[in-house]
Amino acid sequence: MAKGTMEEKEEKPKVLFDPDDRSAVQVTKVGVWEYYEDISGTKGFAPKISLESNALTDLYRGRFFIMRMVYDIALVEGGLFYLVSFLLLKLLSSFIPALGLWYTSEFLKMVEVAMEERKVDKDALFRIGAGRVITAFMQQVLLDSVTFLGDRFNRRVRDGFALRHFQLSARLDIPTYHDKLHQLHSLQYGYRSVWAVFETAISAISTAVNLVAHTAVLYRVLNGHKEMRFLLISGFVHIALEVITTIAETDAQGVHAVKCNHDVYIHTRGLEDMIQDMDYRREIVASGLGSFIAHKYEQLMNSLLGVELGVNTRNRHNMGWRPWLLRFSVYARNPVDSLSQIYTCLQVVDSVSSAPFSLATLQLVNSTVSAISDKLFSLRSDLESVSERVQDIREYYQLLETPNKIADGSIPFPENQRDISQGISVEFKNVSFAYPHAPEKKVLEGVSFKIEQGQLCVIVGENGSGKSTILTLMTRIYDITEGEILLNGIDIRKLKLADVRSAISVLFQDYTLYPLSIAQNIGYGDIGNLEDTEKIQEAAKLGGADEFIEALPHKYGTYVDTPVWEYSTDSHPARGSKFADKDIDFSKLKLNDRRQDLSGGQKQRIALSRTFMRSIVSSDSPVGLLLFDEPSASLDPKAENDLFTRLRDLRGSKTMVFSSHRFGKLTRHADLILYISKGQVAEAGNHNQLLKQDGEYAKFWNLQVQDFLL
Ligand SMILES: Nc1ncnc2c1ncn2[C@@H]1O[C@H](COP(=O)(O)OP(=O)(O)OP(=O)(O)O)[C@@H](O)[C@H]1O
Repeated sequence: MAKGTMEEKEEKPKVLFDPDDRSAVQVTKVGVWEYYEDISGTKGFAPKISLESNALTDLYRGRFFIMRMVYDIALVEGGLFYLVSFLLLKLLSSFIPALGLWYTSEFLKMVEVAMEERKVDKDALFRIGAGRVITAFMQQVLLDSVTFLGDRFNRRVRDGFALRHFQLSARLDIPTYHDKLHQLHSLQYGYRSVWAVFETAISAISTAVNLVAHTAVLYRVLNGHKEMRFLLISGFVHIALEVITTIAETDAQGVHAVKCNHDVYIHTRGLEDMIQDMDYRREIVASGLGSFIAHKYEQLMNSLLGVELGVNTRNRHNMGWRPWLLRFSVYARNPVDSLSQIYTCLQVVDSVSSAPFSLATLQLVNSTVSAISDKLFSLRSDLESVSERVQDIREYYQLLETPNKIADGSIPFPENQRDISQGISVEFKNVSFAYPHAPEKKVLEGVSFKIEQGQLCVIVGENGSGKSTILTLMTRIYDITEGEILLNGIDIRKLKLADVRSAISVLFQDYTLYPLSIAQNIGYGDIGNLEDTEKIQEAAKLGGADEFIEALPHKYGTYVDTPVWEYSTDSHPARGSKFADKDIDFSKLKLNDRRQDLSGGQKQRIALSRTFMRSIVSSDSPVGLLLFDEPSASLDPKAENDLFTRLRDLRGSKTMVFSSHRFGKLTRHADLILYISKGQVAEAGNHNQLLKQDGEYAKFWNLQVQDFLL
């Protein structure tokens, strides 16, 4: 089924949308927005933002995605059972209203006969009465069953698709994730749309069945009543006019792009973000900006009073012939109705004997025509809403298949697992690199060096010289622009990514602690031993974290950042802490008490413990290369010295690479020191060699020694 999506994914050459070309692009300013619309009729533009006019085309184009969605829905836990039952119930319930209408007409006929002839066929009356009761009962039962089943089915579908979304987010590498971030966020709505699309599609099918059923009832009633043709035709003309009205009202041309250059509006949106987003709160509070922002916001909003702020791509512009059509259809509806009524009335009068049709038939025709009209409208709106949401589904599936930018290699690494304890050699051959989002800025240029197996290498240099980037590239988070990186002599791009990642342990300068407990934060360093408390405690000791963790009230169960927030009316500003006029003290509940703020140094020790957990605690650790980017930035000098000594002692013969400003005694033990300047290796050698060279490293070293002496 997935193959069907291929045609959708082919990239077409782009057509330039030139906003300055007034013959092709119309710009309309409404409120704070500028709407750009293609008026040249050029083929190949992206779909308009308003999709209503293309409902059927979009549905057709998205057919593979809808089919795939239904297929995937059937694959969720218990999905096939729910799918079949839901469909059957919906179809069944779509016949019932027409059946109800039929029974009603039969009943009216019977009443008419009873009034004229003063007698009644009791059996038939009972049959019809029972039929009416049963259909009404069935209708309610079916409605309840559809709701009951739908709720459960919806939950399964939502959970199934949420899981896929999670798996997708977990699978993507950094460059791809960065690129798709926006889509991934909106995709959350995409997978939520799955149920809505499915339900509306089923509802469209059942409406179509309902239409057929009503038409069948109409045919059955009118068979033999030629006199009523005019009434019928006028009914359908009425429907057609209503359809035209809606088309004229909603099928305005959509726009291709909207732009906002309104500085005041942008300012207000910025202030809203600043106030709502936790990230800005510290700065705002520290600079005492709160009340100023509130005042400013009020001022700006006042100046925007009455200005249209929302984006409205419907009923936009270029109405052209539409207003006229709209007026015509509105004006024409009533005369058409009246004419048909007059004509029908004349027919009754002209009729020599009795009226050519009964009042019951007349009533049935009227209600069936109006039911058909209603159904037509709901079918149209169902189709439109499915077609609108098909965009989400299409995007969802395209994103699910997004390949990672960092292509996997095929060679297992290391070829001999026992080699790993001897360390991994790393060689950069003429490596140049620019970050994918700033391709014009070369961060590394022509970098070459070799770290032999088991060596200790320290990378030093000024801020921004490229030290962290070198470490990052060793883990292949990004691919280099030029040159080669070899691990044990093999191009890193040819190696299996999962193997490379498990053979390397890295502690980033801007490490993050996960929103999990301290134990889990450390344990995730070695997922094979995630639950092993002893190993976690050992790692914490090596990372210098055990003492402060033990002193915390919840020890290893403490959260640095809780993923779940517990509430009381106290923390709900709208309600305050008063309940039934009493002040409530929630302190005994100890809400959010497992959360604890930690200092920068404490956090760094936890991150270090995670690294120890990963690379050193297990004797069978698959790690052969340890990378540390400024591991001691938040540690005091003693802790720093202890750490370096411990790391040197514990690494065995594994390769270890540090990037550091404050290298202390570390560089004296290094087999290789790389002095990086402006993305290039300026000096390379061991401590004594570089001191002899009396270059930048020597200057750096002497500065640090002086600092130490002073
Ligand atoms: N993700 C990124 N995207 C774009 N540019 C980046 C990114 N990370 C770093 N840079 C840029 O690359 C250059 C080198 O940065 P890098 O972090 O490697 O330097 P560094 O030597 O480790 O610096 P520091 O000593 O301050 O940690 C800098 O100019 C930086 O702005």
